[in-house]
Amino acid sequence: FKSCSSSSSHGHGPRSYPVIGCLLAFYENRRRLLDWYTEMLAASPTQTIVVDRLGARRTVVTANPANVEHILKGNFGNYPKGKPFTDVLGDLLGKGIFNVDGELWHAQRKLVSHEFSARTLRELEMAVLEAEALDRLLPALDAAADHPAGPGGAAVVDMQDVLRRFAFDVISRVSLGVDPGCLDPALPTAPRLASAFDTAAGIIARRGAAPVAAVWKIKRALALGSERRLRDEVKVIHEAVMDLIRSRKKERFLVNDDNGGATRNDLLSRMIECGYADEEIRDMVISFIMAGRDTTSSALTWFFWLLTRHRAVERDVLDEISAMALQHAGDSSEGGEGFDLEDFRKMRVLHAALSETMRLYPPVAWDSKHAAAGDVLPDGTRVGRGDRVTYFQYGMGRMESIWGPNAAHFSLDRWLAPSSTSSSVDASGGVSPFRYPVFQGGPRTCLGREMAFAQMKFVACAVLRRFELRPVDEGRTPAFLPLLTAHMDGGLKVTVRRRVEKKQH
Ligand code: HEM
Repeated sequence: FKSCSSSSSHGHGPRSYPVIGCLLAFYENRRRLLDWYTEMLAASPTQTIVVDRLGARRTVVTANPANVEHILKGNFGNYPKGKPFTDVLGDLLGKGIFNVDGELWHAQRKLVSHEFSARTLRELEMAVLEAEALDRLLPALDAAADHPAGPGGAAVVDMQDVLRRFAFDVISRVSLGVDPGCLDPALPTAPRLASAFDTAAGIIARRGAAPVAAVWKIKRALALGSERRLRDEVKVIHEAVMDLIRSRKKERFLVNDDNGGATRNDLLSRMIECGYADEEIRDMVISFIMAGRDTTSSALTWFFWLLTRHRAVERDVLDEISAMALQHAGDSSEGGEGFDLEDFRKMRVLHAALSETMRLYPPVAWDSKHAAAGDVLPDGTRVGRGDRVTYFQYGMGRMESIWGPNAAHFSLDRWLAPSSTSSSVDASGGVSPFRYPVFQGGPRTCLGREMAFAQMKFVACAVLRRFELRPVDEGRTPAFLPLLTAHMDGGLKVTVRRRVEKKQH
C-alpha cells in the first residue's frame, strides 16, 4: 500500500497512514480482510476509504448509502463494470448480460427483463422446484435421517453441498431445459457440466483476487497451468450448451404442434424462439447459470445455520409455515408443498429471516465498477478516471451508521417493524436497495430476485416442516469465504432428524 486513507466530506482530505504501518496491517489482517475493511469503513467519517496500493489501480471502497445510490443510479452511466472486470470473466461469460456494458447490456436487459417477468417462467420455476425437492432433496435428507451413522444416531450431511447441487439442477432446468441430476444418488460423481462450472468459477475467482493481472494474462497467452485448465473447462461448457442449442432447434423443427413448436418454456428455448444467434444464446444462458447458481445456495446455507443458533426465530418461522399449511389443509390440489407464489409473498417472518441472513452474509460480498470519467461522490470523495469503485455489501450489512447499535445482532425486528407492516412485503422488505444492496440496485439491479426468494422460501418450507437440522459442531462459527459468490468455509455439516413420522413427501 502507498496509503490507506479514510475519506472525509468536509474538505479535510483523506487521513493517511504510513506506508510501512499499512503494509503490516494488511499482512496482519490477511485472513480477515472483510472484517478489517468493515472496521476501517466504520471508522471513516463518511464510511468510505481509498486504497492506493503500489502498482495497482486506485480503489475507492464505500459503505455510504448516498455514494452507493450515486454509483448505481444517479450517475449510473459513469460507472460501468469496465474492462478490468469483463476481462477477468470474459473467457467464460463472453458477451452475456452479466459481463457487458453500454448498448450490449441495455439490449439484453430489455429482452431478459421481459422473460423474467413472464408468467410462463414463474410456472416453470415452481414446477421444477417441486419436482427437484420431492424427487431429490427431501429423499436425500430422509436417507440421512434413516442412517444411524453419526453422533446421536443420525447421518451427517453437508447442507452446503446438498443445496449447491440442488441449485445447479434447478437453474439448469430453468435456463437450459435439462436436468443434470447433481442430486441424483444414482450418479456417484458430479455431472461433467457442473464440475466444469465449479472449476472454471474457482480459477476465475483466483484471477480476480490476483495482485497483478499480468501474471494470469501471460499464463493464459501461453496456456499454462490453471489457465490451460480454465480453457479446457470453458470448452466443455461451451460445447455442451451449443449442442443443446442445436438439438433444441432440430426438435423445434420436427415438432409441429398448434403453437408453432413452442413446447418448452426454458430460457434457452425461448431465446431460440426470439431468433437470437447461437453464440448470443449460449452467453446469455451461461450468465444465468452463474448468477442463479451459488447465490441462493449460499444464502440458504447461512440461513439454516443461523436458525440453529436462534431457536426462537426458528420457532417463529415454523409457526408461520404451519399456519400457511393449515390454510391449505383441505386443498385437493396439494401435490407436494401445496404453497404457491401468493403464499410465499405473504410469509413475512420467513422473508425477514432470509433478508436478515443476507444482511450479515450477503451472497455477493462486494461489487466493483470502473469510473469512465473523473467524478466526486456525494460525500466529497474524489474519483479519478479508471479508478475502481467498490460498494461493499458485507461491510454495509454490519455498519452501525445504517442499522443502529445492534447492527451485529441477528434480529428480525428491523424487518418486521410497524412501518413495514403490509400483508405482502416487497422483495427488499421496504428497505432502500442503496442501504441494503444485496441484490444491487438501480438500472442493473438483480433480475432474479423474485425467483431467488421463491426458491429460498420453497426450500426453507420443504425442509423445515419435515426435518430438524443441527450442526455437528455446535460451538463453531464458520468462516465466510467471499470467492465469486460467498461460501461457508468447510461447509455446513449437520445431523438430520425427522420432525414428524416418515410419510410420503
Ligand atoms: C439470493 C440470491 C441472489 C442474490 C443475492 C443476487 C445478487 C445479485 C447482484 C449483487 C447482482 C449484481 C452483480 C453485478 O452486477 O456484478 C446480480 C445481478 C444479476 N442477477 Fe442476481 N442474485 C441472486 C439470484 C439470482 C437468480 C436466481 C438469478 C436468475 C437467473 C439472478 C440473475 C441475475 C442477473 C441476470 C443479473 C445481471 C443483471 C444485469 O447486469 O443487468 N440472480 N444479482
